[in-house]
Parts: sequence; C-alpha cells; structure tokens
Amino acid sequence: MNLRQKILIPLVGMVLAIYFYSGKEEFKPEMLKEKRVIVTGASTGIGEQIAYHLAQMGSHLLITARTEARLQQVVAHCLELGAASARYINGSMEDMNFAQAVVKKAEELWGGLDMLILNHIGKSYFHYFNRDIEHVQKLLNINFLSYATMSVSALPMLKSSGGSIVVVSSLAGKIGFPWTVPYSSTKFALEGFFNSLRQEFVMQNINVSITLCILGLINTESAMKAVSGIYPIPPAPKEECALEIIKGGILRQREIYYKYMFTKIPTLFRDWAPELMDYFIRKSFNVDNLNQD
Ligand SMILES: NC(=O)C1=CN([C@@H]2O[C@H](COP(=O)(O)OP(=O)(O)OC[C@H]3O[C@@H](n4cnc5c(N)ncnc54)[C@H](OP(=O)(O)O)[C@@H]3O)[C@@H](O)[C@H]2O)C=CC1
Ligand SMILES: C[C@H](CCC(=O)NCC(=O)O)[C@H]1CC[C@H]2[C@@H]3C(=O)C[C@@H]4C[C@H](O)CC[C@]4(C)[C@H]3CC[C@]12C
Repeated sequence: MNLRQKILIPLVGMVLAIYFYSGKEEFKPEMLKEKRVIVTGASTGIGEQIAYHLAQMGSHLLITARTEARLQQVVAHCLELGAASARYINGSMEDMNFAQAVVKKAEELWGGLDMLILNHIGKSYFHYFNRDIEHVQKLLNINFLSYATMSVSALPMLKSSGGSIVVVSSLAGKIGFPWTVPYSSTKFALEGFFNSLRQEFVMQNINVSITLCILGLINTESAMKAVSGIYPIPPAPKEECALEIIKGGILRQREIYYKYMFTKIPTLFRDWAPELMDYFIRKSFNVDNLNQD
C-alpha cells in the first residue's frame, strides 16, 4: 500500500464516520409528550402497540380502523396508560372520503397535527397470485391510495408544525417475494410515491419528514395466521417493532429496518446479487405446506 493510500483510506473512513454518526439525536420518550398523532390500523397488531407506546409517552391520539368495538377498547387502554387525550374514528380506508375525514377530525380536535402514522392494510392472502385484478385494485386503494390521500390532506398542518409522515411498509416493498403479488405491489407503490415526495419536500424547503419503515415478519395475529408453517423466519415482537417505528418517525429518519438482520441484509443482497437473492428466497419457502386450493 503506497503512502497516498495509507493517508486516504483512514481519512475517508473518518469522514464517513463523522457524516453518519455526527448529529444523531438520542431518542427520548418525552419527545412525544403532547404531540398530536394519527395512527391508522390501530385496532390490533402493530398499530395497536404504536398507540399504547404513544399513550405512555403522553401524546394526543386519534386512532382509526373499521372495528368500532376494538377501537373503543384501545382508546380506553390508551387513557389508562397516560395519553394526553385519545379519540377514535372508525371506517374503511377503501373510501378516500373517509381517509380525508380522519385528517379533518384531527384538525377539529387539535387545530393541528405533528405526526401521521400510516399503518393499516387491507385483507390479502399469502398464496400464488390468483389473477384477481379487482383485488389488486382494492388493495392499492386501501394500502396505497389512502396513504397518499391522507398525506395530501394533512400536509398543511404538518408544514405548519414541521411534522412527520411515518409510512409502515415491508421487505415486500423492497424485494419480490412469491405469494405476495397484490400486497407487494402496494408496498412498492408506497416506496415510489414517498421517496419521490421526499425529494420534492427537500427541493421546496418543506420541513416535513418522511420515514419509511421496512419490516420483516412480525408476530401479529393476522401475519402468523397467514404464514404459519410456510415462512420459516422467526417473527419479531410487535411491541418492540412499534417502538422502533415511533423512534424512526420522531428522529426524522429516512428509513428504519426491523429486524435489521432480516431486512437490511436482504435489501443489500437485492442490489449486489439479485438472482442469488431470488434463489435463496424461493428455497426458504416451504412450498409443500402451502395449501394448494
Ligand atoms: N405483521 C407482519 O409480519 C408485517 C407487517 N407489516 C406492515 O405492518 C402494518 C401493520 O401490520 P399488522 O399489524 O400485521 O396488521 P393487522 O392485520 O394486525 O392490522 C391491520 C389493521 O388495519 C385495519 N384495517 C384492515 N382493513 C382496513 C380497511 N379496509 N380500512 C381501514 N383499516 C383497515 C385493521 O382493523 P379493522 O379490521 O378493524 O379495520 C387493523 O387495525 C402493515 O402496513 C403491514 O404491511 C410489514 C411487514 C411485516
Ligand atoms: C398476507 C399477510 C396479510 C395478512 C392480512 O390479510 N392482514 C389483514 C387482515 O387479516 O385483515 C401479509 C402481512 C404482512 C406480510 C409479511 C410481511 O410483510 C413480511 C414478509 C415480507 C416478505 O416479502 C414476504 C413474507 C412476509 C412474511 C410477508 C408475508 C405476507 C404477510 C404476512
């Protein structure tokens, strides 16, 4: 190694270390105190856990899903946990008027908004694509278009608060997995929409952060039911997942990967060796356990 390399390599390493690790703010739960937060898909699963964490941190919460009875139970528990306030509005995100109504409700309640956590998904399946294009259309409305609609409606409030949009996505929005064609389409759509929107926010000096959350398998009831016996990766806990999502949003991170090993590493492989990645994915699925109906 010549002298120039002996000087350059450590220098580059130092610059990269300073760039990536300087100014990294430490998360503190009090960052969420009194923050006004919408959480969608909060009647169960990861969204429910996000609501409970925010309640313990003293946020104002507006949660939404379709099942009113479940939302009432979650709101009651949020108040027990110490939420500054907790309200719900129930309806389907298949209806863009409802998606807009959720944001309007927040404006009526609080006169503003600090964080929009887009988490809900419509029912789909973990199976070979059944060529049902109507299902793809419906899932694009629920899992993608409603996210865009809510973000557009909430933008004036988020601009005045310097707030955050948190988009819950998946490894299925970064890599093509079998048996998730409709679902994966909606997650890739989120990637394109929000990564492009983030560029425009920077160019227009709009101080609203966009955090994409790339999740692997999480131990929610619906996911466990969908993949039982087919997808061998151990699921991660929904409680910890929810906390990582909140941390990524309030720290205004571009992306969070959870669990890191099972999401970031495969994403790197996707770019370095896509065919090899695809091969390993196909090999990791227990095809025999897939009910062939
Ligand atoms: N669990 C996992 O393994 C992974 C999950 N993720 C992502 O995490 C997020 C949450 O997933 P998870 O907690 O497992 O999902 P769940 O199925 O547990 O919860 C889905 C939530 O969305 C609501 N919902 C369903 N349909 C509609 C609808 N039409 N309109 C409005 N709300 C609706 C449900 O309530 P209700 O039925 O009452 O409407 C529920 O609150 C999703 O974005 C998912 O893609 C990403 C990777 C892995
Ligand atoms: C098929 C699941 C959707 C279950 C559903 O219909 N929920 C709504 C309801 O029941 O009302 C998928 C939800 C999460 C998916 C998993 C995920 O996103 C992580 C992995 C991503 C990878 O690309 C494929 C395998 C995953 C485990 C993926 C499998 C399908 C879900 C469980």
